[in-house]
Amino acid sequence: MIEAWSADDVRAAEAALMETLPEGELMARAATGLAEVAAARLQESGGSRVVALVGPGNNGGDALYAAAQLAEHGFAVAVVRAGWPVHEGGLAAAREAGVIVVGPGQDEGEDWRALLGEADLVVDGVLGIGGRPGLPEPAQPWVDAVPDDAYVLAVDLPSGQDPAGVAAVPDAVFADETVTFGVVKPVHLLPATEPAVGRLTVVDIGLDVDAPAAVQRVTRDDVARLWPVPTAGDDKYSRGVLGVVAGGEQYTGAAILCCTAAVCSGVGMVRYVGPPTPTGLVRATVPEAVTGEGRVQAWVVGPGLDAEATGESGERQLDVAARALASDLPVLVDAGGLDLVWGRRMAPTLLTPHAGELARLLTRLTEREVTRDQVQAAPVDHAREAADATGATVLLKGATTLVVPPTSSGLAVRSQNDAPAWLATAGAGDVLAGLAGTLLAAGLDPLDAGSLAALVHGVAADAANPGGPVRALAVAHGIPGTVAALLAR
Ligand SMILES: NC(=O)C1=CN([C@@H]2O[C@H](COP(=O)(O)OP(=O)(O)OC[C@H]3O[C@@H](n4cnc5c(N)ncnc54)[C@H](O)[C@@H]3O)[C@@H](O)[C@H]2O)[C@@H](O)CC1
Ligand SMILES: [K+]
Repeated sequence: MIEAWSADDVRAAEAALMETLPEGELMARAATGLAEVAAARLQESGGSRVVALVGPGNNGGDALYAAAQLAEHGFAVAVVRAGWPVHEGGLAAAREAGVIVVGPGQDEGEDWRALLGEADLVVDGVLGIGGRPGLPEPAQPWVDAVPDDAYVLAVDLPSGQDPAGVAAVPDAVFADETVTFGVVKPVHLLPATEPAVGRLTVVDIGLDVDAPAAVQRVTRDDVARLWPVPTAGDDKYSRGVLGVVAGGEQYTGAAILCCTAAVCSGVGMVRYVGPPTPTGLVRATVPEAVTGEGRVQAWVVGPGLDAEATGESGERQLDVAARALASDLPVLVDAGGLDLVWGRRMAPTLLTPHAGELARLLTRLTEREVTRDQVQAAPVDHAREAADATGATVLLKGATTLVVPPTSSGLAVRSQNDAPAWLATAGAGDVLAGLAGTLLAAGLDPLDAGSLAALVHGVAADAANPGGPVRALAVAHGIPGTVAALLAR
């Protein structure tokens, strides 16, 4: 599991660690780690010219000390600063090492724009975890002038991005690599900001954070610990029976994809409930599935479901969906099923909307117009609002998938970015529902079920056709081999 801690918790841990260390030791460790990464990248690319953009806080201090070390190693190093005071010790060390310092009242005559235009590597030390979202005004032209072929190495986080990872800032720094210190922070993992981070390198500075993580990411190495592996004493009932209320006379494919994914994920048994056409198709294509109601351990309600279906069979299906939602069993609610969610469920519940569906759900639940764009600009906040309004865990699908439990649970947000962009294809959500539903039926809680399913779904998509297009059915068929490979790690 990769874990990230909030800026406040990191600061508290840093303060405690600093008490035990000589003055300046922690920053020296950070700067040394940063300079080592910068030197390695320059050696890899054959570059020699470095420009460090230096802000007013300790993030700028890290950049200044690293600039000094790089100059001592023989690289040509310049520092660009604005009128703000900069870290004094760092500035003195940089000057001592022969770094050119450009900015108001500094070596006049040197042109920051010309230096930056020639840079092989740019160290972004404008703002770190003390930054508010958005770049300070003098730094915006610097960032805009960074040449496309320069390697941008961000100190701790790409400056101007939200350290909490909540808000997206499109004109802040987008780095090729970010060197962070001690521990990962939410900015590095959450969807609004992760695209700006680039490659993430963590430098050990001896920091231990004794607080619950704010964000977690399940990795391939966690699968063996979390996946419900059957034992000799298990039978199909003890492994978990999943009821699937999906598909309609219109959307028949969703029923097939969801049931296929469930049987490919190792469910004990699937009981499918739907109108005659999808029922016939499920019988024909998923012979393992049983059709009709019966005892189940969890439900999937909604893939391809028409929440306004009329006619006897449609109404009967909606009646089963309503009873599933009213039951005390775990339920995964997807797509059309989201239109049936009104109040809070007390039993474990996983809602799996994409941004548009979440906007619609929030508009209905809060009687306030919420748009898809608003959800995409602040995904964690909106998923959290839906989780708090319903008591459910909300899995928000996207390039990075968020799994957000209600605030009252005290649990960390999960953020998974395991899927290739090819997975943005019709039917992929139906497969995810069958996969996550299987995990709920096996007894996993919604947070583990959602994040583990997102991971396996992404890995299966990539394995099905590495680097190329993939259809949803191929993802479902790839699940058995993917799970086996992950369990064998
Ligand atoms: N605290 C520690 O012990 C350590 C901190 N380190 C570094 O210190 C950084 C945090 O340093 P600071 O707390 O000084 O914070 P920052 O260096 O992130 O900058 C904070 C300063 O910028 C100003 N500011 C913030 N957002 C702004 C905005 N949008 N526009 C204009 N001005 C803005 C603030 O008022 C403050 O003066 C970390 O990210 C890391 O790089 C490392 O040296 C490791 C040790
Ligand atoms: K930075």
